Amino acid sequence: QTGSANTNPSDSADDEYITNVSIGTPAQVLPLDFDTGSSDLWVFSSETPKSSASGHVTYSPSKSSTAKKLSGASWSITYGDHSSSSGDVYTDKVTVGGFSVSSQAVESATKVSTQFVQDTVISGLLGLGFDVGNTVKPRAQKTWFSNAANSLAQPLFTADLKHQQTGSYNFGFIDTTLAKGPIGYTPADGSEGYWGFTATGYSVGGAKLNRNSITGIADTGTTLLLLDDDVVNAYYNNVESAQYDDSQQGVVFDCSEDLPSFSFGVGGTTITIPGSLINLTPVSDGSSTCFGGLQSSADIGINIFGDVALKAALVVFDLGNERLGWAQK
Ligand SMILES: O=C([C@@H]1CCCNC1)N1CCCCC1
Repeated sequence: QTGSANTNPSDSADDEYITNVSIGTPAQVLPLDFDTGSSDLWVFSSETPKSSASGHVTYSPSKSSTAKKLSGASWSITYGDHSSSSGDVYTDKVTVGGFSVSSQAVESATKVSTQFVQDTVISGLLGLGFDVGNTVKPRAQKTWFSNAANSLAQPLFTADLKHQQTGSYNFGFIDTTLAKGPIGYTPADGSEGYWGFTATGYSVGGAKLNRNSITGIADTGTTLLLLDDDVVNAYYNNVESAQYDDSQQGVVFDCSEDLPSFSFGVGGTTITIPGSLINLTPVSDGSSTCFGGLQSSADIGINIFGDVALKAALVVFDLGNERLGWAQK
């Protein structure tokens, strides 16, 4: 068995990617942010304060004949960007891309932080990280993919995120036609709940890869490519107008600049992010100053290969072999 779901950028900056998920009986369709950097499936619901839920599609367990309250269970999560949410837990049927898990923990939000209140294009997150990262207490719950894995043709999924176009999350199979190059595999470290891996080196503008390894995570829920300052500086030293903008909390440059590419080695292959993907968006509508898709990870303490990097590749999240595959596209 397999599943295949389309995913779409939420806005002109590809800030996040929206994937529709069916929950309950009859189906309640919610737009969720699939997040390989976390392990909770949580939703805006009939239990979310009305003032917070305004503008969001919500899940009503009372309207689902297959919903069951998970007695005594609660959850609470705080993300790296200091956004947060918490609540109680139901189990219900959850279908993604035509594949159904009959009894999935659906975490209902009774509290959401302002970042989520304001982000009305999504109704929650679907975590695709490792189960160890799930926040439900007293007993951690499995992710949708973990519940699905044993029934899928192969215990893996792929992410094919695109700039301003429809992409896909495929479950149980690899559509190699989505890639231009071979898939390079490297071990994945799931001990922290994320998909951790090590790139063997990097280069700017098509130069030869150096041998400075970069350890980080593959995170579909993070917009940017966040790396160490020495890498960020090595890149922007090639961008004449680049400067750190305190108000923007990042490196900005003239939108007219022809940005160099950024490449990294992984699993014996090389992934090259075209400069065009690193020119993310004007800092404000109509501005000629643009915000960089590559920024510093110094404040976070972990390197994150977010959507800016993922858009350059077909990425295989292979749970069965505890490995990550990367192919140029
Ligand atoms: O909270 C996050 C991210 C936030 C954006 C969405 N993905 C999960 N973490 C990943 C990096 C280390 C800290 C935890």
